[in-house]
Amino acid sequence: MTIRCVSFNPAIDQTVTLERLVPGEVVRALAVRHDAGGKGLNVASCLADAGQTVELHGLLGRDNAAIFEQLFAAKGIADRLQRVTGATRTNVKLLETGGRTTDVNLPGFTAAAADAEAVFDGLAEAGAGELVVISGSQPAGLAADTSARLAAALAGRGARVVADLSGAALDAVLALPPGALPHAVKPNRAELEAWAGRRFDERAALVDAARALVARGIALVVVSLGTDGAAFVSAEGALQAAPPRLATGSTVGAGDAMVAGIASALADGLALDALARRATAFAAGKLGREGAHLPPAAELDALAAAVRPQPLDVWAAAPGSRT
Ligand SMILES: O=P(O)(O)OC[C@H]1O[C@](O)(CO)[C@@H](O)[C@@H]1O
Repeated sequence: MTIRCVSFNPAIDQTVTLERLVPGEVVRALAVRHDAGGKGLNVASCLADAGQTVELHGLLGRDNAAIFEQLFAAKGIADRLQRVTGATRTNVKLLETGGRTTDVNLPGFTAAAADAEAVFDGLAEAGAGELVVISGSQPAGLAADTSARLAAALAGRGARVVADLSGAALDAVLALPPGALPHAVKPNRAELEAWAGRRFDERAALVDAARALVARGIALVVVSLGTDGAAFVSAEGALQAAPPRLATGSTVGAGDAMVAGIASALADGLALDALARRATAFAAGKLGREGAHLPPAAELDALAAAVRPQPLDVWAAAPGSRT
């Protein structure tokens, strides 16, 4: 099966490594690197590493497309991105040697409604049962509900949408009527709190919010929890799983790797426990790697075998209620 990924707002991730970030002072960087990035692109990149046939849809600025095109050629990702006038944004990741990352995401090209329509048209062939992953922010110029409208159109044709959105785009997709909702969503805790309009001071509150979304008609709700891994909730059950070991280095793109693991597991029809293992293994496999790349299959399989999912209610009842 071909998995289609959508990235309305890709990015060149400029990772600047420095000893310590001191606001207001001159800081000399130790290293700098540039990676083609952005959420939908990172998902496609990880899926390609895992051997999946993948197409990338969305938008790309004409002025600095080369770094992206090199990645697509190297990984065999089918490039279905609409070219738009201007440059794709650069997102600065300030990575301190202690492991902390500060993200400064810059604006890039401005898109027109017609650009989004061209993306919709490019996805017209995605039909019943097919998987489409819609991730990341939208560029200036697009209506806040663009991703939600695309998700609804795809769901209307029976495609399974996996949505990793935040802010107004997440609000719009979660406000869709039951038949138009995505098959799966993967907010992180802060994104789910922003949508709910309150902090989840107790783990149980987060679990209730995830279960409520499943009750509304989303088949799979995954809430990423940083070092606590993620909560996986579906009609089949509710689990929490964390990486077997935590690597140091940039965490940028670990959530995207998890989304790739979810999509890959859905493509293979895995049950919830195996899906949680694979998604967690993909995220753990990406950690410690520069850019959105996964280790070889044998390492991913070993990581998945070492993941120990536990009932979500056990995690929710454990002390240290806020992760
Ligand atoms: O689309 P957003 O939400 O601005 O996020 C983009 C950033 O997120 C990442 O995809 C990591 O999740 C980076 O590669 C990119 O810079």
